[in-house]
Amino acid sequence: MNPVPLVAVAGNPNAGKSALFNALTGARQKVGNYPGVTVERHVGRTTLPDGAPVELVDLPGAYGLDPTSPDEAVTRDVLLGKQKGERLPNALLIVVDASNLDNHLRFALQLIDLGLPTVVALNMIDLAKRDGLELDVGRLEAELGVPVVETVAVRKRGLAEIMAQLNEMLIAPRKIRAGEGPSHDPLALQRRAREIAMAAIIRETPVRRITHRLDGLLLHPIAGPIILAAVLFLMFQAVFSWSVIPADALEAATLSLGQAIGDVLPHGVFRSMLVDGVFAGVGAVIVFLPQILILFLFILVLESSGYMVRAAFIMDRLMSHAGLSGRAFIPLLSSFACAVPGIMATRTIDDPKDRLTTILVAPLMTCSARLPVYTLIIGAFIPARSLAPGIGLQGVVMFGLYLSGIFGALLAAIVLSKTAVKGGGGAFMMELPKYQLPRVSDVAIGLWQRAMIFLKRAGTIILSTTIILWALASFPQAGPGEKQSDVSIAGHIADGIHTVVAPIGFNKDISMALLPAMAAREVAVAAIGTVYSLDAGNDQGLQTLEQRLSGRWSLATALAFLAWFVFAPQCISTIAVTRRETNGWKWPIFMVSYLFVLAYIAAGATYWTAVAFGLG
Ligand SMILES: Nc1nc2c(ncn2[C@@H]2O[C@H](COP(=O)(O)OP(=O)(O)OP(=O)(O)O)[C@@H](O)[C@H]2O)c(=O)[nH]1
Ligand SMILES: [Mg+2]
Repeated sequence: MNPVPLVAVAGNPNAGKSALFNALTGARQKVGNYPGVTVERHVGRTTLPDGAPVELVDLPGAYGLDPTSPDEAVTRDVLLGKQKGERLPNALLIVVDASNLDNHLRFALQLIDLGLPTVVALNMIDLAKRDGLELDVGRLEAELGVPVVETVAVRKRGLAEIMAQLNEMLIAPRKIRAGEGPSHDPLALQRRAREIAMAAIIRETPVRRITHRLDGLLLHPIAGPIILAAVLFLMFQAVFSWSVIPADALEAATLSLGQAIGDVLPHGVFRSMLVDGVFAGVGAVIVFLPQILILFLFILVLESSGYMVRAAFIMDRLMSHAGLSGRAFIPLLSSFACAVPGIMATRTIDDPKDRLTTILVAPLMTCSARLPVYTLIIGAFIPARSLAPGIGLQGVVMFGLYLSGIFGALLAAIVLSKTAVKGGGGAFMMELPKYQLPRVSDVAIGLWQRAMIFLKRAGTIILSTTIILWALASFPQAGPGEKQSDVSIAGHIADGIHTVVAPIGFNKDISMALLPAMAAREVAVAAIGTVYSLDAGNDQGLQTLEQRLSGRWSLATALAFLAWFVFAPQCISTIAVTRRETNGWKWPIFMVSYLFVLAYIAAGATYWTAVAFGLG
């Protein structure tokens, strides 16, 4: 006797699969208005219109045939007949959300290409109609090559027609459609899904139409990446050009406040600590608040407008070539703020190897702590020349530094996934949210939080490290004719470090800044500020750190210092969080070593290239 035919109910999360399954079989599977309600397969029985029994299996929702989580793996295994003790389904019932066609058709297209007899349930048609969306079912059938039935699972509408279609398929001799099998290219699937969705839409509301038009452009395989690059480019231009007025004002204010306090206090240790440590050191970091806020203004607006997820989509292909999972995008993106939350966000990556690779390359994304270092050096050494209307040289250099970090991370990921961390990989799919105008209050709250995080760092870790450095750099005190930075304890430590970094063009000032900058990268700026202030004594008057720097370093040294900061793992918190997330010292030690080696090579190569071009 033939076994009872099996029909698999599959589709994206939250499409209404369980609701339809319940309606068809009389079962009571849990339904809920969020993705991921069903996490196991469930089997139910019903009878076909001709009276023969049929079995339905309700599957967990998935975004594609390349599973990114265990429940999606169940779905794939059942559909490909790989599930133990389970036969290959005889037919598929694909459930799609009618008002979310272009997202849901991606997976549907993959499913149809499996070649099994298939019916598509165009579900939630009630909600689509309510929203003013009208679909051409005939056109959809023609494009997909399988029957399409409008359903409202919760009102039990369309059920009879679904059963009739299934009946016809199951009694006819099973025809396997020829095809080259399901596509695994998310961008190609997305494009095809959008084309079909657009063709099937007869009428829709303006908001839906705008979203479609925008996606057609922003996710375009060629225009999309160009637009993404342009957006990022603009972001770094803005960091420099928009910050001029507030940054200058803040700088003038800290300088004159430090000067005023220095004037009223009697000479001595306490005055030096305030003037040289707190004002020249921590003050030098705080003046970068405007730049940091401008950077986050862009990130917050891009996130809340719905563009960030699209950016993830564009980057996914690039990242999968580098052996990274698309899910790595969000952790890597958060690493632009700080690698610590970025590394914690890797918990959403299921594959342990993908996750490890992502953790190991996260410190290469340019975190906001590097911004003060970059801005200071660029401001001091790169002329504020305009390359073209609206395009400044300083912004271009900054963009280049960020790009170096990104490409460094991709390269490191390629090498790691072929050597130290073999394996991993796999495409990802996710729901594309609606475009919306960012809410001013959301952005304001986000900016306020970033400002507080930055000021808190300045008031705690940067302040304390700077004061320790100030103490080490102040004693013993220099006699007449001696330079403070030569005789102090910090000076002697710096001499030791200098022997190691002299070959890559670093001077003694940099050597002195490297060690305290392990606490937080910005401390490099604070340390240089303090050391110069101590050396200058009282005779130089009001001078910004930028002015002090540009007279003392060669351009080659400055560029080498920038290259160093692109790669160097100068951050204890990152090392600590890596230890915690990888449960041991092996990977953090590996990470620190490879990054220091990279930093050394990059700085050295930069220095010697610059010297060869006569910039020494
Ligand atoms: N208005 C309307 N709501 C529906 C329809 N079908 C399902 N729903 C609702 O949509 C939500 C999701 O339904 P589920 O059946 O849980 O979705 P699912 O596809 O099984 O989701 P996962 O198990 O997470 O993959 C529930 O709140 C349902 O009540 C429909 O045709 N019309
Ligand atoms: Mg379900």
